[in-house]
Amino acid sequence: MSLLRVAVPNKGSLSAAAVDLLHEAGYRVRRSSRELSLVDPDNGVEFFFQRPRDCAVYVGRGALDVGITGQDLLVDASASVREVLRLGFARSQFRFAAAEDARWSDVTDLAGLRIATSFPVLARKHLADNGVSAELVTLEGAVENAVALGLADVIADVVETGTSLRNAGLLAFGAPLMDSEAVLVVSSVHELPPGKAKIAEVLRRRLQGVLDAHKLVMLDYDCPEEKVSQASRITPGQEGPTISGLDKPGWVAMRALVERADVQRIMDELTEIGATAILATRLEACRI
Ligand SMILES: Nc1ncnc2c1ncn2[C@@H]1O[C@H](COP(=O)(O)OP(=O)(O)OP(=O)(O)O)[C@@H](O)[C@H]1O
Ligand SMILES: O=P(O)(O)OC[C@H]1O[C@H](OP(=O)(O)OP(=O)(O)O)[C@H](O)[C@@H]1O
Ligand SMILES: [Mg+2]
Repeated sequence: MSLLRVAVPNKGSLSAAAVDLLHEAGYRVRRSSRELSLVDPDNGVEFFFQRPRDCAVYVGRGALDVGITGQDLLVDASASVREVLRLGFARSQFRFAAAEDARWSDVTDLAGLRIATSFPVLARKHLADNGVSAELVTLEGAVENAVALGLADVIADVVETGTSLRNAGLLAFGAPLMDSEAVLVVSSVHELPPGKAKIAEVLRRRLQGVLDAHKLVMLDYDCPEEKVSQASRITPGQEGPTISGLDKPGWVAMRALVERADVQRIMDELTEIGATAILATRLEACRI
């Protein structure tokens, strides 16, 4: 059966998180950054390591079957893909920004101005949607310098913390052009044959399982029998907590999955109703 061909970012903000996620999901990882492709026959896949922007191009044109890249890069590549999973990293917004004392506050103020960006298609589309005609200056990166250097009046760029903008004396304005995060996408140029579609679904499910495992912890605790219904309300788990016997009259052992973000509050509440030996354990992976 033919291998599923997967685009993986080889550099930049997306790369390390994408590779870690695939590794945690049980896929082979490359030993050196000079390896540009890697066959993982046990899992039916072949990975191709491409620049994040190029992942969108390869999958968007059907040369690779599935890939990991950013939503903003997909829009900029006008990629024909179907998003199958949001991956929760490389979260950013795409925004206009200008000098702190600039008078522009909305996309409709930008007619006739020079806008520097490394996402020209995304920027052009947003301007066109708003009926604005402006001059785009396309750059590879470090776009924030373009205003101080007199190359452009405004930039349109990726913003995460805003540190790069502040350091360059710029201020974002107007509504974000888009929110973006890393995603797993399947090419919609050709329909995948059934064998590859199955391997792609296993990949999606495994990545989902790792993401779910990151969000959850397993809580084990001992609970007085008369407090079981209160404890079940605090830790309802997926289908109700597991309750098992303890070699201590009047007590049971309880076990349930809880959200990692809530685990400290939940442990406090369990302690208050008299639970003891409360243990929180991280999950490696799961299917929920
Ligand atoms: N500082 C950041 N924080 C979060 N996400 C980011 C950040 N910078 C870039 N991204 C996201 O990472 C993806 C790749 O961005 P970009 O095209 O800038 O590549 P890169 O990782 O900077 O590599 P390079 O610019 O060297 O090609 C995009 O989806 C973008 O939204
Ligand atoms: O809001 P911040 O937290 O500062 O993050 C946003 C910055 O990060 C990215 O730059 P990157 O480091 O990828 O360099 P590049 O501009 O050369 O792509 C992006 O292009 C912004 O410049
Ligand atoms: Mg970058």
